Amino acid sequence: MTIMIYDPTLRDGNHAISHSLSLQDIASYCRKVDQCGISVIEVGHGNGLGASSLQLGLASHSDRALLECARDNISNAQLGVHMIPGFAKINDIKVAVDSGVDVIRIAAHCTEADLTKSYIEYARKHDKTTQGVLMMTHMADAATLLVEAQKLQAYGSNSIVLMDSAGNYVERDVREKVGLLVENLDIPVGFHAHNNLSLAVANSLAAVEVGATMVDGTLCGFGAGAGNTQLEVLCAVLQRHGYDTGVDLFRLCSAIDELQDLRVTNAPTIKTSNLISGVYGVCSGFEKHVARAAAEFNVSPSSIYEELSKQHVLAGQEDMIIASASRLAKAAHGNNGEEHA
Ligand SMILES: C[C@H](O)CC(=O)C(=O)O
Repeated sequence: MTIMIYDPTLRDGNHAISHSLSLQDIASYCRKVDQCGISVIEVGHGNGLGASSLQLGLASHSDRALLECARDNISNAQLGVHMIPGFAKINDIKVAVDSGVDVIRIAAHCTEADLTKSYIEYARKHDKTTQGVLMMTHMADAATLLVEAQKLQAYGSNSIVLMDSAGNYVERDVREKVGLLVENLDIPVGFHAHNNLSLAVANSLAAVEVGATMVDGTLCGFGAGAGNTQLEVLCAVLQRHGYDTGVDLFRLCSAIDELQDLRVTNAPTIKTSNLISGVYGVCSGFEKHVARAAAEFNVSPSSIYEELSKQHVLAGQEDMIIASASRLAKAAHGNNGEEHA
């Protein structure tokens, strides 16, 4: 069975370096990794199209510049892009279409698939492979995810991706949730993991074992928070289990060796703050924002994660981080932390 490998290193990894990927990084990465049999290389701001902002972090380059640079340096893999309605508008998808993307991921919080309809329809109308994505899927049970995924299917998605955005899943979650979707949808199902509990590769394998035919992996695991499923390890493990990924593992390893000067080969470690964030189920993309707020308000990152978890904060609600840190500082120090910062 062939498993499609989707590589969001140049998008999810952008979270890890505050969206500072340079055009040179993108060109070097694409030229090398394009030779290795990866199906899709995804590029952009960590939060996708239209997300570069003071609140989420300014990207070093516009969406158009990032995508055109990748397009010029990819000839085998498809070029992918992530978008979240609200951050991105139809006009942002138009930029992606004009820049020559092949695959458009339209992502919503796991109970808000309704928001994606017009965007999925637009992407399909422009003949783009369109993947409906549910984020933060640890926050909904399997039956709810199926209902939301059925909406994405009805709107015209070519496939569905479940994201474990917080790195909160253990294997039984994957088997239950991915398995239910595979059994009940008519389109392929994919899985995107984060490594907070050191389970990203195991969870991705579990997804494939229950029928997922697309898995995400990032080079050296480079991605938000504790990072993602480590691409090269994933390919090796799938190969050992007899799955065909189309990836030339040895070529991919040589590419990594040759890309040592790029920040994307700095494999993330699981810091205690990542572990706590995973256990609390907070979005991985929040890591840098939480670390900054903790320092500014003189409170611990774990207390912020606890607070965000209590408030069921969703991906994209980065504004809640400062508010939570300020509230905690007030409770702990009797002020908003300013005198202690
Ligand atoms: C916006 C998030 O970074 C998307 C993602 O990769 C995830 O939810 O995980």
